[in-house]
Amino acid sequence: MSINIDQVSRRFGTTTALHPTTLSIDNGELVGLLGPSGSGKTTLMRIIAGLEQPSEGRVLFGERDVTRLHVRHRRVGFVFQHYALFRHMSVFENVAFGLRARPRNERPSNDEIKRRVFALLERVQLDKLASRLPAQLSGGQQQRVSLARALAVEPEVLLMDEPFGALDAKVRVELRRWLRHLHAELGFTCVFVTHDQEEALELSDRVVVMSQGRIEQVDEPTLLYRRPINRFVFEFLGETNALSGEVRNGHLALGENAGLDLSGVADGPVELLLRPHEVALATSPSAGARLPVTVSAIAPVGAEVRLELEATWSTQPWQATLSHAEFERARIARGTQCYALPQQLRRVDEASGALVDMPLPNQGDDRP
Ligand SMILES: Nc1ncnc2c1ncn2[C@@H]1O[C@H](COP(=O)(O)OP(=O)(O)OP(=O)(O)O)[C@@H](O)[C@H]1O
Repeated sequence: MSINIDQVSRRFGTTTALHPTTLSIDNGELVGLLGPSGSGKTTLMRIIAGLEQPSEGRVLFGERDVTRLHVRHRRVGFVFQHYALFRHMSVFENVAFGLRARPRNERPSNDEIKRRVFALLERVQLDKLASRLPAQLSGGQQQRVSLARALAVEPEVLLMDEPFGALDAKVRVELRRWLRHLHAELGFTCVFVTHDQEEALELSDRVVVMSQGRIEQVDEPTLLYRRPINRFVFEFLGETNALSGEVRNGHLALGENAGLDLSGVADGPVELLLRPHEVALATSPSAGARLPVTVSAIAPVGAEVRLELEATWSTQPWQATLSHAEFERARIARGTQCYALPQQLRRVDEASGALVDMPLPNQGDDRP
């Protein structure tokens, strides 16, 4: 079922939780609503659910205008952060609940209910635990039961509010992978809320980034990460290194012994952003970039080594990430003094806040 949000807004007294917002979600799409606390994600999801009425605008499921339709008649399934399973019912009965609660003329036979519930429990790999009570399951298993219960009534749209928020990091990662597979198999339309960037980027077909009641950007995860449209999205999606100062005659002077050539950039204030993996380290400056740094911390994290770099030209330390092989080759230790070489630069356009790709400073032949 496709979903069309058409100029939907929501005010609570004098607070605008959601400014007029338009968003189309395709049939079978898995869409993550991502943003900091108070950005309007939950409000938008509750409006899709029918738990909240918009102040203005329309919500369409397919061609059908559901704006004034009660939540009970919208055919949406819910999964919440705290698995609200019925404690006194077995896993089987929890999943069967929605089917048994249907009016008599729509209710499947007992045999049919059993067949459907077991088919779903197999999908969520819990068929062997059908007779257990929720308290006899792990948090991750309980959340899988919640999902099976939500899917049992064959909702047109599945809505999930921080579905894995209460689980520990390792279980979250497992459940994400599992949910992606399940979604690929069953193809339900799904909207979920999260404030966890990694979760949004890993799970979603498209991510909706929100801030202060507005949509900032909607894109596929890889595009979103590579081409954030403004400073907010860039900073929200990952670690950020920033560099700012005044450009004069194509050069950004950063104190006595540091600077960057920015030929073609007009005189005036400039603000540049780059990611930790876009910083290379060298034993000498390049022709166009002289950014001396001192390595102040080293942390191996998974496949990469994260370095913290202190510099006289930046109030915040910079971050750089190297592969383990690069790290070995560079012979870096805490206290090592070297030079940061930007491999990619984006400028924040002062007027619009948009990010503009910049040509790199001349790296010259003296680059080691
Ligand atoms: N029922 C309400 N009454 C008054 N203000 C509300 C109500 N619901 C939400 N708000 C306000 O609307 C804004 C958006 O809230 P919303 O819950 O949608 O944000 P969120 O992005 O989901 O945040 P969180 O991640 O903390 O849940 C906030 O400023 C919030 O205080």
